[in-house]
Amino acid sequence: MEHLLQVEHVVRKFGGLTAVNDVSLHLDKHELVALIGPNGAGKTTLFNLLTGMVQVTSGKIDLHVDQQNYDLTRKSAVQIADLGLSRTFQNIRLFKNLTVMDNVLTAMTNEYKEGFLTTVFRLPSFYRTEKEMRVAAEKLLDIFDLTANKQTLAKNLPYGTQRRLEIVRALATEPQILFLDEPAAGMNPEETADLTNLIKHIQQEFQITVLLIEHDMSLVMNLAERIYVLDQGQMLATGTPEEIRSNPKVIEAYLGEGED
Ligand SMILES: Nc1ncnc2c1ncn2[C@@H]1O[C@H](COP(=O)(O)OP(=O)(O)OP(=O)(O)O)[C@@H](O)[C@H]1O
Repeated sequence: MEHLLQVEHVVRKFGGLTAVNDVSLHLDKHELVALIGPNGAGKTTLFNLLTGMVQVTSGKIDLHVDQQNYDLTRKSAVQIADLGLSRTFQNIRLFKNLTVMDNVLTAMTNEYKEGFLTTVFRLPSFYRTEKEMRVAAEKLLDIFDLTANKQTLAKNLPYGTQRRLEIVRALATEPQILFLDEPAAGMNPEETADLTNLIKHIQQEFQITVLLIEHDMSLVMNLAERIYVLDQGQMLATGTPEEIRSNPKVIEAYLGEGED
């Protein structure tokens, strides 16, 4: 079976530094997969490669949808976003002086698209009017418990809430694959637990594929179906949370002694 996303022997060099070194991985439809590794392992660079923000030095990235194959290494970030790959960033990128609602509306497209918002919420198959876009935005804000904040300027939201809004913006593009770069960074344990449930919920409700980078091991172990471990640009291990937890190479390189 062809994978939804297939990454083969990808290399990215920055001058003399090989940030991503011969990395292969795949994502299947509706999977929830984590990418972990120590600081500087190459995780964000890999996300940048997958979303077209950085070009590969060598290797291949293919997307298979609707019996079609798309070579992503030849596509721009905008083309890749149009193919349904959406992401959040380690450093929050919101329109700080726009309201929560306007942040979501600006992420939506009013082009013809039968995405999950239209199917799950039984909305029209494309948004002909701003009113229809607002209805879809309101449903998303409701799921993320942001309804009370919809007229709040993004800059006035608490940090954890800004992170949730970032995910709503990424979802508003109705992606097939959602890349989350450290979604729980800076959150307290309670916010992290809520976020864990939320990510699981949206992945199931919208039937999307999620790849997330995360340092919070409770979130990773509770959420991921499979885990990839990067170390110094190379793929160190891959497996289920149980397999990764007990992998001696991973324990040595990353988890460290004392990790339960
Ligand atoms: N644009 C760039 N130019 C030069 N070096 C870069 C660039 N982007 C990343 N690097 C280097 O590539 C390596 C991998 O960095 P990357 O940010 O991908 O790691 P990471 O696993 O995401 O780390 P962290 O967990 O700290 O975010 C680092 O040594 C980094 O300094």
